[in-house]
Amino acid sequence: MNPMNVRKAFVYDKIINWFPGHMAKGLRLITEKLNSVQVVIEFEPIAQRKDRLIVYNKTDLAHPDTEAAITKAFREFKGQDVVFTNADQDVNVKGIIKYLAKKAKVSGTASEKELTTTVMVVGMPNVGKSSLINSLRRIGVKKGKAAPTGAIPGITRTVAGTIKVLDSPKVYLIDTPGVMIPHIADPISAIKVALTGAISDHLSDEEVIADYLLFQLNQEQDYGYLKMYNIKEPTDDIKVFLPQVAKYIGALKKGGEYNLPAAAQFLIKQYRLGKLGRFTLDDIRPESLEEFLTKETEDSVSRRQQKKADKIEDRKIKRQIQQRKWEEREQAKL
Ligand SMILES: Nc1nc2c(ncn2[C@@H]2O[C@H](COP(=O)(O)OP(=O)(O)OP(=O)(O)O)[C@@H](O)[C@H]2O)c(=O)[nH]1
Repeated sequence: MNPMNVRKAFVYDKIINWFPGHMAKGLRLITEKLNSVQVVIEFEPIAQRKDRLIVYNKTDLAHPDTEAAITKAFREFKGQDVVFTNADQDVNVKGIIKYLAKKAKVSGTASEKELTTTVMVVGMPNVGKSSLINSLRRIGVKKGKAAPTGAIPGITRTVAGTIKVLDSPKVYLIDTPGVMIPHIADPISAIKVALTGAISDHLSDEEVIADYLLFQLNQEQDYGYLKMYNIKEPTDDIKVFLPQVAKYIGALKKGGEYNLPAAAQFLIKQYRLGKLGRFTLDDIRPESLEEFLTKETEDSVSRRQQKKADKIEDRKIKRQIQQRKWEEREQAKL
């Protein structure tokens, strides 16, 4: 097996083993709080039962075709609109405030004689949940960053554990931005997740991630990196590419050898800042989006069916226990 593939498989193992423990707490919080909120803002489809608003943030970093492709697919297969935001620049955040205000009027709960709606924001680490919350506050209540819990009582946090994002009607975000476990089906999905910054970089193998990034750059035939890093010709070989980047940024080890992990880290950072161009790692061809969105519906249906089957089974067991108890009592009477 190619040594890079062995490393890819290793990254996958590390990530797969790391995620459950780290995400379990976040997921527990989501599940516990889900019943007490009216709206969920999701950075990726996750919660099925609530009113949800799906937000694709960091739209400035995505391939320019992404917005139209995803909008079309969601309308067609889900009958639902999605919002594309740049939370750092408050792009399209007003639309979310409007949506939440409308929800508060329709499905808000009465509190302090006013309609109130509570919202939860869920998504993978680093997708921009905190940035979106801060942006919602900037737009909704003209306030800056949400202060740490309890720091500014009264004005910013009129309800403990919540962050106010709109005054009238009242809209609160619950103060537990939830993290979620993405579906990591294979090594490449794991590497994509790592490339977006959802996993601490030290956990993944930076050179493997950089290898995948180089593949993406070449796939898009985006050879801007040649000029950027003073490289003569395109290459698919990370072992050829990284030393040239290391040379360009002057990353050397003590003995004068090129520091390849540092070059890989530099590249990944450049990618996340959008300096290498706009990329969408997932497949956004219509047929792939159809498969993804219809699978989500099927999964949710099969989860609902499973729950129903579990309930029926529970009832059956309870009836059997009651029957046995009754029989024992009747037996005892004889
Ligand atoms: N280019 C770009 N960067 C963004 C955008 N939104 C957030 N960021 C940046 O992405 C990084 C992560 O944002 P956070 O808001 O901390 O992400 P998070 O989802 O709260 O992360 P966790 O707390 O780890 O779960 C920060 O450096 C933000 O400045 C965006 O729309 N575009």
